[in-house]
Amino acid sequence: MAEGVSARDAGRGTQEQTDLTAHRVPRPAPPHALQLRDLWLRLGREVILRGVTLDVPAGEGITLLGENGAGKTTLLRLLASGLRPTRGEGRVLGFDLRDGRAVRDLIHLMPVDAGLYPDLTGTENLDFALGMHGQRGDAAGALRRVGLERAAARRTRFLSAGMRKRLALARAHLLARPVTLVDEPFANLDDAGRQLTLELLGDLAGQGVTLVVAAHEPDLARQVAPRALRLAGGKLEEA
Ligand SMILES: Nc1ncnc2c1ncn2[C@@H]1O[C@H](COP(=O)(O)OP(=O)(O)OP(=O)(O)O)[C@@H](O)[C@H]1O
Repeated sequence: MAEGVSARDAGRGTQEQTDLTAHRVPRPAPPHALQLRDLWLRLGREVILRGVTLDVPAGEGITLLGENGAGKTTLLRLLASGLRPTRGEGRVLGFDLRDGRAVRDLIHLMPVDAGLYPDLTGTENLDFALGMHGQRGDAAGALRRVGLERAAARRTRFLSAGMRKRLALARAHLLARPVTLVDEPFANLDDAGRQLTLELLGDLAGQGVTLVVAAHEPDLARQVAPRALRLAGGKLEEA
């Protein structure tokens, strides 16, 4: 990443910069969304990741597979700079994983439990997330899209697990961060909810967002994130 380019500018993509300079310099190669080099992670006594190396070009979709306890959630947290690697290097759109501020500006992690504020309403949760990224967006439209109009003024703690999942998906869709990590997006959803998830994640992929989808439903996840990787024994391999 060029010096002086903020994470937020990187998040908006390189189109504007490229257009301004197209007549003077060759168009730069798109940056890798994720670059991991021999990443190790120990939590307590357990070594969860044992030398993970990975290159993900910007815009590529990754389905992350692995048995219960394999380390998928842990890897997503590490990519979102919620955990520090014990050893090794990692970059998100050129920014070092240890640069938490820059990375958090570029990434959105939708956690398995949806990660919403229970005392905020649906609308307030969406508006808060937008504000954190200095973004504007149509919260009401996003709630309509996921069939949660009635949750707009309801505190999130009173929503069902599936409704919370839909709200979290609406938030991820609205934010459309350049790297979007989703942990078990199909869990707790009915058939219509799973279809909606495919549509919203498909929209993000269509916008050039790099998706990493941790899931136990490879056939569903690969529809929006075609490259499948499997975590086993702390190692990451093409599935
Ligand atoms: N804070 C922590 N401290 C110590 N160990 C942890 C911590 N968080 C997770 N682990 C351990 O890391 C391992 C990987 O857990 P993780 O939640 O990443 O697995 P997962 O692949 O997402 O599993 P699942 O499919 O069940 O969601 C587990 O053995 C878990 O006990």
